[in-house]
Amino acid sequence: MMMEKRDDHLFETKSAKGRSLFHLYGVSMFVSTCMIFVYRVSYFEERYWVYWMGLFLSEIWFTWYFFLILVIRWNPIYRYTFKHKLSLRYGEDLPGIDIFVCTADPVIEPPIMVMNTVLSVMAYNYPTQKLSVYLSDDGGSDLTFYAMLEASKFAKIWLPFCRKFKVEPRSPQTNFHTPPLDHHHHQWQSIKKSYEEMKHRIETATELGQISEEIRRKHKGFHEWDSVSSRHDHQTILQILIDGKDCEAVDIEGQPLPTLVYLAREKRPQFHHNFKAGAMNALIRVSSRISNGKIILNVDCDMYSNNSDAVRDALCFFMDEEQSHNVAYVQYPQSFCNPTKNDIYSNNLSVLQEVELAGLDSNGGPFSIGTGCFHRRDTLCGKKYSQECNKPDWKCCANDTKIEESREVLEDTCKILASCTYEENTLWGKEMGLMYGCLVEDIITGYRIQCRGWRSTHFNTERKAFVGLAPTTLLQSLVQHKRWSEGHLQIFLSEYCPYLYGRKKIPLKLQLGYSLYSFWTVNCFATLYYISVPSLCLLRGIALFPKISSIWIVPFAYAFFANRAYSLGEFLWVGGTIKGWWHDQRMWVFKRTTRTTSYLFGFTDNILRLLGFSKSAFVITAKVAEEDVSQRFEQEVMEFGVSSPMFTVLATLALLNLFSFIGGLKRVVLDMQNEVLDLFAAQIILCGLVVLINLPVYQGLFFRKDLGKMPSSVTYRSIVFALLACTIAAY
Ligand SMILES: O=c1ccn([C@@H]2O[C@H](COP(=O)(O)OP(=O)(O)O[C@H]3O[C@H](CO)[C@@H](O)[C@H](O)[C@H]3O)[C@@H](O)[C@H]2O)c(=O)[nH]1
Ligand SMILES: [Mn+2]
Repeated sequence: MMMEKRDDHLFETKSAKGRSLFHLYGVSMFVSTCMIFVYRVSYFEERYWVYWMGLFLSEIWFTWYFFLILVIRWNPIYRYTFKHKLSLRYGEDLPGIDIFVCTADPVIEPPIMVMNTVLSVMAYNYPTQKLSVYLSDDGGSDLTFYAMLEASKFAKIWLPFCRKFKVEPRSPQTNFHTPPLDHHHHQWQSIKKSYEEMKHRIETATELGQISEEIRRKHKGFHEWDSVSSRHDHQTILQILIDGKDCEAVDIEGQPLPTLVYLAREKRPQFHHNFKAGAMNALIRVSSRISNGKIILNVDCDMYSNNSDAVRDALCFFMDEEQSHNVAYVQYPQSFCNPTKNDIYSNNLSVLQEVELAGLDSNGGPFSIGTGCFHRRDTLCGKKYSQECNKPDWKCCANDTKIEESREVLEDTCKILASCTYEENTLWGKEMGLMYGCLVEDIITGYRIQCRGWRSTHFNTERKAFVGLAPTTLLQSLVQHKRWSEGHLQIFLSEYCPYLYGRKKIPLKLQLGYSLYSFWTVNCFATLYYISVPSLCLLRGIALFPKISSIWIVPFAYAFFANRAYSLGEFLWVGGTIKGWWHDQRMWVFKRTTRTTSYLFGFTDNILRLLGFSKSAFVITAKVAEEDVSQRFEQEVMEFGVSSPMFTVLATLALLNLFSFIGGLKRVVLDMQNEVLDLFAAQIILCGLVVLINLPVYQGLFFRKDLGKMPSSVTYRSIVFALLACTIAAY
């Protein structure tokens, strides 16, 4: 009986293997850190108590942080779906899916890219009458609208082609990159040709920056732009480009097309638009009127669907009779197609996504990280979990509202839902939809859903479900990370702090998991201390670590090297390279040390924000780069180029360590009794490693001639700062 039941499931869960080895490693790390504490207390150097206390506090901090890392990794789980059973059981009786694609700027998010994303999700292997795709354009651009119009036409040949030959991936641009298998070569050629022509039309318009009269005449929708004064000040623009209920909306084979809607919500200077969260909430309301799909999928405009079965896979988690009752959202990892082999800016985040999210899954459910997340509509709108009403009627038709309105009337009624004033005095942004006021709107929204009693699921497939673009310069990478870590800190400092608000609502393990990311920021102080003070003390001749001949060096060495070895192993396990790991270590240092600059500003920012004086801003990540910039990116040459306080900090620290390292070596050479080496070996090694990891910074400062080198203003400033610090330290 039991066996039979299990056979029925639409998905299964497996624990990761080899956990006992990991647990052993965890315990051994704890033993060694305890010994470090014993050493710090019993050999406390009173003369230099300031330096010692600092190090001691940093070490305590690292241990706490390591504990959180252990909690997250204790028992990762992995999910497997049986989607053939889904088809067997439900046939075509599947819920409606509303797919939300967000874009915000036609310049940094080119319309052609947005169009590819939209086409890739329109082409899901799913009953087309039950698919609706909504594009939210915060850029309010007729260029993007034009691209959607073209997409609605191209879909008529693209969808049948995908269906017939089961092509993957279904983003035309990527698909046409690789030559096809023989059997559909001819058709491929002809479709590719029409794609290229369309691409040319869109790109010409984009370059011109405006839509020609000839095109404008083709669709009434362009008239909406007659009254648009700027992207920050316009009425709601809403056009149903394909109405799935219209029986004339069919592809060249006569099959129905998915609904396609273009929306630019109303923007007025006096109303705050709440960035992506605001866009998503407008979409939730508009879509509820048009298609009202029970499942909502969000994708960023740069994340095309790479696996046409992703919807069916996700449904396995929502539609299992026994295990699905409390699943609110299913999160796929975000994969990226542009990082180079050794991922110089460590953008892949594979460890975070494949190890940590899987670990969080067993602790109560992974975060919602925005793009690639399938939500149950009602949980996204604030529904609480309860035992009784936990079995939704999935079989019920998708468009159960069945509004018999003409397209025009429907468009007009929906416009009100996307107006600036609609949300006034409502719970939108507070209890309903995505939450406002947080830089990581997706994380806090998912967290609030979990606090209402729901859980979530992490799911990863061999063939990546979503593939997007990662930042291509150092500064962008750092700025993106800044947004994320500030967002996480914001949650921690807000009334929703996981330790307080989350108590009794989510498991302790999950509270700790959330806090790990909030502490990214606090980490920067300990890291900064650890990579600057021991080096300066080396210059001055103050030993802060045990002698290399002493037994006490063992726990230090073990804690450091075992930890790094583990991180290397994990990195390789998720498919990274050794060089990639080295780059990851560098970015780890860079992210943490540059955080301090933003914290000199950012911390005050956060305080001001808490007091209500300033609003946080969402800095959109660029998706296109200049020719020479992308060339250097391909060659894995680090990009500095612009003058930023972040770079000044990086360069100052790099130089400071270089000077200290040289100073330390000088000491060793001048010393006849070999005592210095014994005393300072640990500090010299630490300092040497920092120098090693900073090699690209020295190159950028002194040896490069290209435009991506460190600007001279940064060079001068950092030399002055580093010399100043070293002089103070030495005398
Ligand atoms: O006012 C805005 C700003 C942004 N976006 C869209 O939000 C998405 C994410 O923006 P991006 O600049 O690409 O940020 P990333 O750091 O790459 O995004 C990650 O981090 C965000 C939270 O910080 C999440 O919302 C995303 O899903 C997640 O992929 C893009 O599609 C934008 O078009 C809007 O719709 N309106
Ligand atoms: Mn992005």
